[in-house]
Amino acid sequence: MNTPPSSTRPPAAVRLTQVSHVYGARETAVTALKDVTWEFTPGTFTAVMGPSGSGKTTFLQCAAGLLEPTSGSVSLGPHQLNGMSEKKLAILRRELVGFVFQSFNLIPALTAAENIALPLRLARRGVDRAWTNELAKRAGIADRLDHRPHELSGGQQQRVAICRALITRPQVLCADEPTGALDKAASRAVLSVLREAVDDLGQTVIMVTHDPIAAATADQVLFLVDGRITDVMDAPDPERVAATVTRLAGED
Ligand SMILES: Nc1ncnc2c1ncn2[C@@H]1O[C@H](COP(=O)(O)OP(=O)(O)OP(=O)(O)O)[C@@H](O)[C@H]1O
Repeated sequence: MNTPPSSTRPPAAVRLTQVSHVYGARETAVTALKDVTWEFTPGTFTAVMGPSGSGKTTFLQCAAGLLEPTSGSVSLGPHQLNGMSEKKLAILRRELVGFVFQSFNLIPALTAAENIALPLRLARRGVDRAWTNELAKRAGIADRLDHRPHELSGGQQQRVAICRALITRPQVLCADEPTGALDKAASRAVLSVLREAVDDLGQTVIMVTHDPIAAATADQVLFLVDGRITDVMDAPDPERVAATVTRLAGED
């Protein structure tokens, strides 16, 4: 198959070009990302792995427009983020990016349905009950919509958080260790919701994880070491991922 010229190809869901990020200055400066270039194809699931401190969260936050790189550029779909005002960036993020964190970050006083609808309310958009129900059904929490977070298991709370992240139909869903606080069975359920978001809804997912089994749910795994992408694995399986993690930890 011929690759169409770049001008006619659909834009990447997210593109990072020669992105570097330095925290602090002078003697306390830490270079967390070093000249990273990567393109996330729409409708794909990418896992990001690497030793502790290798820059995974920094990479994810730059890709999500949460953190402005020290140098290089980031675009979300056709939107170039460099030089954008904080106000415009906040609106763009709200519309184009969904977030899921290790700690579920649900509002305790709101029901699951109200938590899921929150991004629409914040954007002053109407609550889309049909889409809420559809997402909840897919996530296996349709019968929990009237429950508050403390009445739900950790895995159910994370699935509510994923529905909340998807409610605005974002360009990209960024997940930072979404299964980090969950046991095996709950992790599996959360990962299958993310997988189906890609396969059935065409969602683009970027997920930071330490877990080779979680990473193997993705289409592709990026390995970061010391702020650089050193390895890329397509069609990952847990054994190969674990072997690469072990090798990179030895080299680090
Ligand atoms: N706000 C900050 N200020 C200063 N240094 C930071 C800050 N955030 C991260 N760093 C440093 O940047 C480097 C990359 O951090 P980052 O959190 O991106 O790594 P990570 O691979 O996600 O780590 P982990 O797996 O431990 O969560 C580390 O050396 C870290 O100490």
